[in-house]
Amino acid sequence: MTTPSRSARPAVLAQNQYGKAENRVVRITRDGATHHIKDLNVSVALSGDMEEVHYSGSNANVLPTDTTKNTVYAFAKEYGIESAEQFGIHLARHFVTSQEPIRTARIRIEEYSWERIGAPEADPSSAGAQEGGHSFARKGQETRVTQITYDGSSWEVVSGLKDLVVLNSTNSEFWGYVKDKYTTLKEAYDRILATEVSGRWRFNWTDDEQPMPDWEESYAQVRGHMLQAFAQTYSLSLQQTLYQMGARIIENRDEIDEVRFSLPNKHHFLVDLEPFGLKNDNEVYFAADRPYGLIEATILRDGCEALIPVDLSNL
Ligand SMILES: O=c1[nH]c(=O)c2[nH]c(=O)[nH]c2[nH]1
Repeated sequence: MTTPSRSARPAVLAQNQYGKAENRVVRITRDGATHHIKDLNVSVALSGDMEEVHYSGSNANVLPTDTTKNTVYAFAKEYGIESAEQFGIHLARHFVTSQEPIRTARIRIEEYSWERIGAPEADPSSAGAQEGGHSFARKGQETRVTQITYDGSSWEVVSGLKDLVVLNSTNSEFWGYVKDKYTTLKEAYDRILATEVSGRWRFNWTDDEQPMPDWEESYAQVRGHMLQAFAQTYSLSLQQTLYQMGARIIENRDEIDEVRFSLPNKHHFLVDLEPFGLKNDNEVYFAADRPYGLIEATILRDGCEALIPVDLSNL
């Protein structure tokens, strides 16, 4: 069977592009104990002489989308990420100048901003103000929540937050766990620990006779203690970090008797750059969105009753 000439086609190929979308790359740059983070979502779209792959299936002009993904990670290591613009320009120029059939490269980048969680200070509510270290909170994400229940005589106030993403770029290990015939996870002695905090805390203010807490001050303080516990805990598991975050609140805030956390373990996998002759010295990570570990627990003031629902989405 002969391929029909182009003019004989009743259906002709119009605009087309291809590439790998949403490459989640996290680049850590270590300046002694002070780490810097760049967190991007990079989408590559290439176009050019791509008629044949569509008409006949010949891949002769096709740089695999998998290669475009690898290029994103390799460039993150080799050239670093100074800015999203600089990184995108570098990638686009590379694809167009190194591959004859590729005429246009469109690189779209979303950048997620992070701010530092401060070192220990007298006032934990100002966590974030102080520079330094390896602990970060993602900007502009958090939602504050509260639930008030009143039956005419007693009050229950449960407050909290959700969507607060935090990350430690060191001081996290995970090893010594159970291994069965399905276990493939490698023990980690220096990993990224990241989670999106969903937390609720229950106040022991229950009747109008008691002095009412200062809700604004309480929120700021609880948030500060929680973030500082996250930043300061040398973590052997997310479970241990969770307990520390809850315990710090119970120990420091007399108005709170119960804290519950739901913490997804937002996995960051080191990218294997060996095939490109590059050493990945804990610098370039693939930020996976699913599946994720989900670590949940309640921390109670000793002797108190657990009243916050197990499933925080019901609150
Ligand atoms: O902090 C962790 N806790 C786990 O229970 C767990 N399980 C796993 O695969 N990775 C991790 N990390």
